[in-house]
Amino acid sequence: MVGYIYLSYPNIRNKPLKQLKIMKAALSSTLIRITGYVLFKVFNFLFMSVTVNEGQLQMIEAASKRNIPLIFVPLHRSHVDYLFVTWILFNREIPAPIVAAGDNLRMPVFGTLLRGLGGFFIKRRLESTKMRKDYVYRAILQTYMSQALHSGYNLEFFIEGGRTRTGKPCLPKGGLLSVIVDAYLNGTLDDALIIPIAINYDRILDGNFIREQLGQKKVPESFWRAVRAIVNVLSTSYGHSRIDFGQPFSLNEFFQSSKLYLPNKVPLTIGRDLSNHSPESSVSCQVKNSIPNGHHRSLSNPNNNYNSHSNPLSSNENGLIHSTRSNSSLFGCEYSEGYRDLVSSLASHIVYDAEKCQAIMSTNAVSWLLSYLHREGVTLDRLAHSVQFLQEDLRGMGRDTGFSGDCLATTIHAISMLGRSLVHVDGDPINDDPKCVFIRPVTVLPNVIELNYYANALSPLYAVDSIVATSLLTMADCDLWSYRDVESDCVISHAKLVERSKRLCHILRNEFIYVAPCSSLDKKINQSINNLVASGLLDGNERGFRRHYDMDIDNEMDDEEILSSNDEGSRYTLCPSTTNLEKLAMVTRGIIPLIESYYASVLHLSTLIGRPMPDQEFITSTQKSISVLLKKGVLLYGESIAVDPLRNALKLLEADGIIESYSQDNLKIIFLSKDFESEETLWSIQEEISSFRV
Ligand SMILES: CCCCCCCCCCCCCCCC(=O)SCCNC(=O)CCNC(=O)[C@H](O)C(C)(C)COP(=O)(O)OP(=O)(O)OC[C@H]1O[C@@H](n2cnc3c(N)ncnc32)[C@H](O)[C@@H]1OP(=O)(O)O
Repeated sequence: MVGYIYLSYPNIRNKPLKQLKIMKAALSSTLIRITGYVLFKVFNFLFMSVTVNEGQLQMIEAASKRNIPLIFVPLHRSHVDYLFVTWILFNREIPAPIVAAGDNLRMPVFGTLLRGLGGFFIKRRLESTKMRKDYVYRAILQTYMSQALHSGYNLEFFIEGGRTRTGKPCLPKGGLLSVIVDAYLNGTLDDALIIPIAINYDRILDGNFIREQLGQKKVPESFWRAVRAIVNVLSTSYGHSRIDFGQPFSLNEFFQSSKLYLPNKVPLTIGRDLSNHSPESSVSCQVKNSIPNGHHRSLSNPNNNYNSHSNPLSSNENGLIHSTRSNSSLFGCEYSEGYRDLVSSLASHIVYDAEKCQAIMSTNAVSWLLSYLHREGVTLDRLAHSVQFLQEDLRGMGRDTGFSGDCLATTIHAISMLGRSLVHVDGDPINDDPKCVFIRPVTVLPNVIELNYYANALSPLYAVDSIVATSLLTMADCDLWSYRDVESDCVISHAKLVERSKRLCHILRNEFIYVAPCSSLDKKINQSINNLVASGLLDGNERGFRRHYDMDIDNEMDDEEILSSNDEGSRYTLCPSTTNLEKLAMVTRGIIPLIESYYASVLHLSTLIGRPMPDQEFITSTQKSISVLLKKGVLLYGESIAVDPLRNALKLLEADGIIESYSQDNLKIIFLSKDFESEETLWSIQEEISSFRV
């Protein structure tokens, strides 16, 4: 297959060719085979076990026989992720995918190696340097990917756009996915099977992200840094790891079954007058397929004709792809309004599904328990007991764990994996009586950020429960602990609890994907309330409240049933017992660090009055003020200083119109919107976030 590009401006013809050359993969089966052998030895040395569910593998094998390209979309924790995926697939003789790699990985030696193993390199930001869209690059990327899929290659990409720095999934990016949706909608791609993947580790090999979370500059990847990291890695044990493949779903089925609005594209004008455009954007680009040889499967389909009216890519009689693009959204194509929402929904769906199939490792469980249930420390036997309790709770939620068997042994293993920098141990866990060994989490900065990373694997599971519990606790005008094991006189209105929970869901919407896009958040909130009823914490009501203890959110109840079970007038009395209070406290504490970050951000907004500043400067100064507030005891959780939630808080404030922004010298300058440029108006925002502080 040849790669040549036709451009209307001959003097810039070479640039796209060069970009294509830089981008493309050069998949080599021999190289994969050799690397596979080396990796087998290395993984054997590094991990106590790498577990993949046989049933899931058979499912992927069956999927690969359907003659539809597979699109693997893993959540991204570590650089080992893509090694695992290709390694596993190759071992089962499933064609290795080409993998989208950020161009920061295009380093000497490694870059070439990755390319041979299927990596194709993409820019991590699509804007050109002058904050302008680079249409040529977008066209090349789109053509390359669509043609790869059209030719039957499997594809893999990391939809979060990078490794999670917090331990919980990042909100997805829509760029590469939009290329796929685009190819599907315009007929280039008949169908594809999307396979969400979650890979989890007792301990990640890539070190920790403390520097970045403290706002210190990211050290760029380099050959020598990578070599040092490898040596470091080879001298450590990383315990167990788990690879979980989610249920594949076809694009066809997604579009047909989803209640989402399927947009109609605005037909593109082929050969339109481009004279008003800059040379960069006025490119008609012919790219012959430059997909590497090998692993090729033909996907011929009689109906799969390029249509020059509705298709941004049209083929001429030589089989060349002809693309003429307007300068609007989605890599230059114009779409009706719902298009972005559609892609975003699909993206959320993938991340949601991947997170749901992620196995919880022992280190996740122990760090979660130490962070939110036993922060002051606990004996080893009680901690092991809590691990068992948590494991049962997870099973009840249909979640798998990367550990089983004796909880004491599991707990000791997790403690040793987390290491002394995260967990302080008084005594000898192996030889001493577990009742006499005292375990305490290290909650000082910066270590607590790393502990939080491991704990955060559980945050999405409990997100809605945490939000409902927080809303409930902050509505109760009594101290629940003082009412332990007696019925309190505190009455909570169902409608107000739902409303308040929804508000907090809105505030934290950049942190979690609460439900699959086709499900209802109201239902999930109601389910969480019903769980509180089931636990005995909420009791009865004054108007026809029906209990539904085992309500399954997706299947068993429809909206009407939920409304009838929890009608507007339902009210609950709080009946706190030691057990339900402990669980309530644990899930509530799971989001306190986030609420503290958001609270600190809104407190700091007053520094913007009459003084716009770069967002980065705002975040750094917020971090400084957080460390002061932590010292004063106003904030309690050191992990609230992490950069990610502070960035998300700014996103929320901008989306809600409280701050605005503009670009200047490649910096994003933020400033307060007119309506909020005073202490009084800011006070109301601070009040609201503060009202969720337990
Ligand atoms: C046996 C041996 C085994 C060995 C085996 C080894 C395997 C060896 C392989 C190596 C493999 C390494 C793998 C490393 C792992 C990484 O390097 S991860 C990092 C690289 N990967 C990614 O980032 C993938 C996910 N990212 C994306 O999809 C991002 O969108 C992009 C494409 C990078 C662009 O990001 P961005 O510039 O920040 O912009 P973004 O806001 O996303 O939007 C860009 C455009 O996308 C479109 N778009 C975005 N959202 C939407 C939407 N919702 N709807 C419609 N259009 C949308 C729009 O056109 C948008 O442009 P505008 O109209 O807004 O101007």
